[in-house]
Amino acid sequence: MKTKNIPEAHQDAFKTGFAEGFLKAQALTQKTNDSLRRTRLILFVLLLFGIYGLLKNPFLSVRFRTTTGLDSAVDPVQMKNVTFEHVKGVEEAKQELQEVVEFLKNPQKFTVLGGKLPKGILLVGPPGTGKTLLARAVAGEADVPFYYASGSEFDEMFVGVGASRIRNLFREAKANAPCVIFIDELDSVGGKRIESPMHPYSRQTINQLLAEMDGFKPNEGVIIIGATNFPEALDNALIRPGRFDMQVTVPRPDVRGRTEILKWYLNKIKFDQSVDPEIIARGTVGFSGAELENLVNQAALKAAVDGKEMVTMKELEFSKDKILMGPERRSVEIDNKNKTITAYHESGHAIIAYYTKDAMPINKATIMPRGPTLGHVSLLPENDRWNETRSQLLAQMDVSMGGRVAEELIFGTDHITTGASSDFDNATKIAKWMVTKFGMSEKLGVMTYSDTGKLSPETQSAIEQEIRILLKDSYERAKHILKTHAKEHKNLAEALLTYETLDAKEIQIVLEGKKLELR
Ligand SMILES: Nc1ncnc2c1ncn2[C@@H]1O[C@H](COP(=O)(O)OP(=O)(O)OP(=O)(O)O)[C@@H](O)[C@H]1O
Repeated sequence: MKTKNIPEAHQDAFKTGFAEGFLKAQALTQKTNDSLRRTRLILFVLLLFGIYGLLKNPFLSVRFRTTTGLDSAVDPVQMKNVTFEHVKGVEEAKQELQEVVEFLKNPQKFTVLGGKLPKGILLVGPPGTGKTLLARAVAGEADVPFYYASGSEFDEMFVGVGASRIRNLFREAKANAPCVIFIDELDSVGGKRIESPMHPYSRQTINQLLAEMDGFKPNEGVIIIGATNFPEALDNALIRPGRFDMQVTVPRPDVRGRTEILKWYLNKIKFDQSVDPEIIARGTVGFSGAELENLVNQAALKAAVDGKEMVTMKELEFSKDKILMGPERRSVEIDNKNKTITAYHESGHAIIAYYTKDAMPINKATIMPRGPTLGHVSLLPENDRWNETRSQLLAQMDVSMGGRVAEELIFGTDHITTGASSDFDNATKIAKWMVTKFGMSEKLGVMTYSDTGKLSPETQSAIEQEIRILLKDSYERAKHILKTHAKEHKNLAEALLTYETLDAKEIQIVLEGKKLELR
């Protein structure tokens, strides 16, 4: 190093100073690099901990799972606490499933004798009739694990995800056999639908399900129970022998079943001894088990809101009407004139029902607005009617006519209202069926006429004429009864105006000319 402006004598001191300065600077850079490296290492370790934490966190891990779909969780539920005792009113279905329970209890013993059980059982029935409950009861009775999956879980936009979920489910189940796999809404995974942009991989999922079902032996002890409301929508391959080849129907309960279900759920709440579940059962034709459970629950809520200690028939009737017709519209102010018309209209229906031999017995009449109606009369069949006679059908038509006839007789033709339109719908529907479906018209004979639009103009006009005659005769019969019982009609309408709602006994008291006790 040669520095021009520095005297010769100072050259050495300058060199030494420069070298020392250089070495110090080197040491400083080294320190900075070391600390940078340390920081990087700490950050890296923190990152590793972070990723581990994310995977451990259940919420995030579920999210991770659903996005990849390759690791869906399949946790069995032990169902010992649900047994056939908990499922009411579906005796045939329970009997059919009994042998499946025996099989699950001891699969080997069953197959040693050469017995062959179906791998798949299809429970078919309307919503809320207890299909899921039955499947749980099968697992509970046999005390084996229960794997629940809903068909819609397998419906995936991404390739292979639905199929891989099915694979996981079966792998888990096979490892824990004997067990029950339950697939609810089977039609949403195994439906006949054509592949659409919304379900591009549906075929793949069905194929995986079929492969899994074919892939285990009958004595492995895995029973697959599928449930559907639409069996006709299922892919044919699914219902072939060796797959879902046993069908068990789970229908809506009949009157006995409904009584049993109501008793079962009533026993879980406090109810008055005067409650008669059979009366409620008779008035709830078509209700499913789930709807009956809801009815009892709503009655219990109503009793609590009203500050009662027990549920009585009043709350049960109230919740039945609420489910059937919508909530009461107490806030609606109906003027006196309309209230009077409604009272005479509803009493008209009730009088015809009371004095017509083949009409259903009356359960209740009310002028309390509910849903879209201003009042109604409810009738109770003694039993579920599987078949109806000609005179029962005519009686139903006559009861429907009673409302309009009452308006006409009391207020005059100029003051009839629009309130009878659904009554006429009902009467016309019955008359039409009598002529075109039930072979109950002499003129048109014992023949059915399904597509009336395609018939000759003469036949169409003959059908129309017959329907008109049936309706006219019905109107006249109703008129005759209301004229004959004008006094009872008036008494009943006045009682309704005073009390708003009358039950069967109270209606009878009024019609027998006795005085109602003040409530
Ligand atoms: N037959 C029955 N006996 C007792 N309770 C019933 C019955 N049917 C339904 N329930 C009640 O209704 C609830 C719902 O029924 P469940 O889920 O089993 O019906 P589902 O037929 O599987 O309906 P979905 O087709 O809508 O899946 C049950 O958990 C049970 O509380």
